[in-house]
Amino acid sequence: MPAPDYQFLLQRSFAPVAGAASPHVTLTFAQSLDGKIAGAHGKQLILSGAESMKATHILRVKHDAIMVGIGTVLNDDPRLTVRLTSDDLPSELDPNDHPQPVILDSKLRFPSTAKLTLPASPKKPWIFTGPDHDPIRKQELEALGAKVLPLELDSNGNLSLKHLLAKLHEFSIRSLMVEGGASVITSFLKSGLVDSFVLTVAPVYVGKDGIGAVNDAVGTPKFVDISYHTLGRDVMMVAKPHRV
Ligand SMILES: NC(=O)C1=CN([C@@H]2O[C@H](COP(=O)(O)OP(=O)(O)OC[C@H]3O[C@@H](n4cnc5c(N)ncnc54)[C@H](O)[C@@H]3O)[C@@H](O)[C@H]2O)C=CC1
Ligand SMILES: Nc1nc(O)c(N)c(N[C@@H]2O[C@H](COP(=O)(O)O)[C@@H](O)[C@H]2O)n1
Repeated sequence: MPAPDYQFLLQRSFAPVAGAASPHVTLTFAQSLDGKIAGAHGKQLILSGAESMKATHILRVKHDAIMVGIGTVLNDDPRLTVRLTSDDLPSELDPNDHPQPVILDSKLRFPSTAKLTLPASPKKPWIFTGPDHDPIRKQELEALGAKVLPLELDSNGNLSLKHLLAKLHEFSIRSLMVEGGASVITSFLKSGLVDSFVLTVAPVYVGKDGIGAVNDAVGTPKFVDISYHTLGRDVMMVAKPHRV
């Protein structure tokens, strides 16, 4: 099998349009052939093969920030770092340039033992939370190096993605990679705030008890500028949601 060519990602721009007051948003995740992103009861699955996982890490190095929901932190305890070497990247990209981790955590359920707040974590997380969070918990998490940032709620009682993006822009974040999980993927697909969509499809079936990528009707998203890339045994779809 020929070695994959990653130019389709390395050369892609994830910069916002000129004058935008919000970062470029890339929604990306890995799913099975039956549309699942995790196993029964949310069991973390390594769906991506080595080649598409490398593509995910190229995306991480090309974005200023990386975001997951608190469900993913509690379930997967992710590091959200770049694990590449300089041999994997052109000279203008630095494998030590880790994205800023951002967490959506309405009720401050973020655990003190999370890898993201360990000394080995290169950047401590920014945790966005709701207006009625526990101020003592906020102090505890800030003592671990996290930044805790209150945010308004939307009409569904979730953290407002529009305000989140405006806040991140204020903090000089110009590109945001959203990795999941299911609730966050669904919210972003419904929001119309996604600029780039990057989906890894792995040739496996998880079965009916797995967690679907999308957990609520999102209408029929339409995509434009679609391309497909074979990465080992996986296929990566790169597209832009069509904005009407
Ligand atoms: N295969 C893949 O690429 C990935 C798989 N996963 C899987 O996803 C699962 C976790 O998914 P979920 O439980 O759905 O948790 P999640 O990671 O989507 O977090 C959801 C939580 O985020 C908070 N939140 C605040 N504002 C929100 C908003 N506007 N929209 C949505 N959520 C908001 C809420 O407290 C909500 O309960 C795990 O099983 C994990 O393994 C997670 C990331 C990537
Ligand atoms: N691209 C991709 N492929 C998979 O098969 C996955 N399970 C994920 N999961 C995401 O990566 C996070 C783990 O990141 P670290 O390796 O700990 O840095 C996990 O929480 C999901 O967001 N992604």
